[in-house]
Amino acid sequence: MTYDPSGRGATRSAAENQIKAGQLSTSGAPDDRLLDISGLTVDFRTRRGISRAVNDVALSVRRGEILGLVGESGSGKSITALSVLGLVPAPGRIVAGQIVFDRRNLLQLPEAEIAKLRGRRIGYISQSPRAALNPSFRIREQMDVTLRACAPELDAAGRADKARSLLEQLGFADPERVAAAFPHQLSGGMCQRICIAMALAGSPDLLIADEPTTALDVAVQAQILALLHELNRKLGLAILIVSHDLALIRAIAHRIVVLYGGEVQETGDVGTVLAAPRHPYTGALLQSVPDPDHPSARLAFIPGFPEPVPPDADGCRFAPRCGFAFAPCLSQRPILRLVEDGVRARCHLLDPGMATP
Ligand SMILES: Nc1ncnc2c1ncn2[C@@H]1O[C@H](COP(=O)(O)OP(=O)(O)OP(=O)(O)O)[C@@H](O)[C@H]1O
Repeated sequence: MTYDPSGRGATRSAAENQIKAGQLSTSGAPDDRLLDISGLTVDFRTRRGISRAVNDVALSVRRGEILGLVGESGSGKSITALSVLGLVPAPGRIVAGQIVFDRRNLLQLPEAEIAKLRGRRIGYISQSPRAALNPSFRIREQMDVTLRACAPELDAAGRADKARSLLEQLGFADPERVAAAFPHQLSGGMCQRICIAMALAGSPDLLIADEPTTALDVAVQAQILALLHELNRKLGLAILIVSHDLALIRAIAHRIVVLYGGEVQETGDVGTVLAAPRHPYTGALLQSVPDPDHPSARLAFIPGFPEPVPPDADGCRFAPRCGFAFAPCLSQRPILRLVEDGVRARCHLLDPGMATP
């Protein structure tokens, strides 16, 4: 595919149309936003100075939708997700922005309040289910600890019932056997399903899934994705899914946010964005994954590597690696402009007032 900033040249692929079928309509009404991040900026103080991991990020997750956050390694996906959970690792620090969850700015809440929201209203699963589980305790004991925190109203018998029903909900035919097992007696996919069960223990409104299938083999990856999709459909669970894998995001998400250099480069309905990417970075990412409609087509790669970004960097973050860059790209930061119905992209090529080469 060639890059077409007009967005008119490409048609939606058959696969993307299939993906669209049966998905929720994302009306975009402002009050259906469950999570609304704006101006989020996160710095890391390192020996080589301050590096900006996340710069002025704005995104929202609507009730009942799956939002895919995609980008190469180091683009700021995990730090954005961890910011929502109040878990940015030291020496990282949120230096600006708002994270509004269900109308409350999390950045103004005391730590104890955020800890209460974590697990109860916002569930989290990571890319390493084995590391998330304690190898020394049976699943039953670990689920009990989670339920004590997330559902303090339940007594011991109630917690055991709830654990059993969560395991059944996650597709375990024999929940008693699984509950009695240690993590090492279970497969990676089973461990991830248990982590999802634990993340659902407090009946959260939002699930944050950070690379949930990276550590799993391909068949199990599909199983976990199908499970997340079903939880979204049946429970109306909103999901913020983080992945470097555009094919995965295309398969599951309703809307997409493409991050590069800690900044949102393009965002919109997943089918619209991927059918006709407006930002050269989205186009390049798309060319580096297999096209389900043309599986034998040659894959491209993006030359170079993302560089650490100082806080006062000018210009477009992607310019040093962009085949379409021209002079202003190196000196002026493009704005995230509305380019068509619900699609925004941050690129000087889309600025009608900018003299292109
Ligand atoms: N502990 C740390 N110390 C210093 N800088 C960090 C640290 N953690 C993250 N960063 C910075 O934040 C940037 C974004 O990291 P982040 O983990 O969010 O990337 P990512 O897109 O999730 O990539 P990956 O998929 O590899 O985790 C990194 O490029 C790095 O510059």
